[in-house]
Amino acid sequence: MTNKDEPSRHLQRRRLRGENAMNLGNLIHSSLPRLAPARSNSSFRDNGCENAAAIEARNVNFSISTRQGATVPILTDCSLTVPSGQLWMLLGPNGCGKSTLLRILAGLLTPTNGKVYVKRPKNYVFQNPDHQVVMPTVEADVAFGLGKSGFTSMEVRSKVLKALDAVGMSDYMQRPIQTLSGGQKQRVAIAGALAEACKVLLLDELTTFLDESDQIGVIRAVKNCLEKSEEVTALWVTHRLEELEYADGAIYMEDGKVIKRGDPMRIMNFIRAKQSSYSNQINS
Ligand SMILES: Nc1ncnc2c1ncn2[C@@H]1O[C@H](COP(=O)(O)OP(=O)(O)OP(=O)(O)O)[C@@H](O)[C@H]1O
Repeated sequence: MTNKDEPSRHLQRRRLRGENAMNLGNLIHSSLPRLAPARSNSSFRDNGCENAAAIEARNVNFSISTRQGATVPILTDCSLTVPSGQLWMLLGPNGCGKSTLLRILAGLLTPTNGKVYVKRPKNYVFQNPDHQVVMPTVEADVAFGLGKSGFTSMEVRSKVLKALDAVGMSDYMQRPIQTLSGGQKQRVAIAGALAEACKVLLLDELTTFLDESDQIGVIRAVKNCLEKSEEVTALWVTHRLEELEYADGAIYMEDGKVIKRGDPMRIMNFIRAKQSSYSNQINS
């Protein structure tokens, strides 16, 4: 894979966000309203055999070179599989390499070695809602990526409406972008990806800057997209443990490595056990 690896038109207008600080203590759990449950755990297959994989990484390594000429490993032998049509979450403490891995899957970074497969079209949605939307109205923004596609204006409008419907924003078609909340902007960005027939959504900590109602709106939008089209797959980077309730599978990273992957509740319990042992160490 190379850096020329097709960032979609939608992706080209996204700007890279700044890094933010988090640690294991930021892997928080609070209660969220319940949505339709994630697909049952029985449908989960760790090897992705049940559904064809939409995302696959095998022994991915990524290093950077310092000005002094030293090589610093960021990712070590990371492997994962996300079956088609499922929502998986990627968690781990600050700086463990989640965003780097997601950017490699998006084609924004080239792995030092290892293999990556991601079904196309794929789309990367950034953390900061204000980096997602660039056009003056919701309709224009969702239609942005369809500009050179040769569709008639009726076809573009119909695709925009369908995509906005999938994220629960069809009533906002004429709204000026600056009047939207952060979560609504995220949903418009996801609609833009869907309008371009995106098959894989790579979602980088979308709910970090959002309050609880916006947070639930974005999760609901992603779940709805997957329910409406079995062809859409999502990988969601988060540090909010409660969001695991809505996942079909989860991946937990530490220190540049994938430590665990599989059933989301098992991963949640694993992280909670780690947090509790961490607090015990601090309090002892
Ligand atoms: N261009 C770079 N130069 C130097 N170090 C980098 C670069 N990109 C990433 N890193 C380092 O790689 C590690 C992984 O970063 P990454 O942003 O992928 O972690 P993360 O798990 O997404 O963190 P967070 O949860 O805080 O967003 C960090 O230690 C980070 O400082």
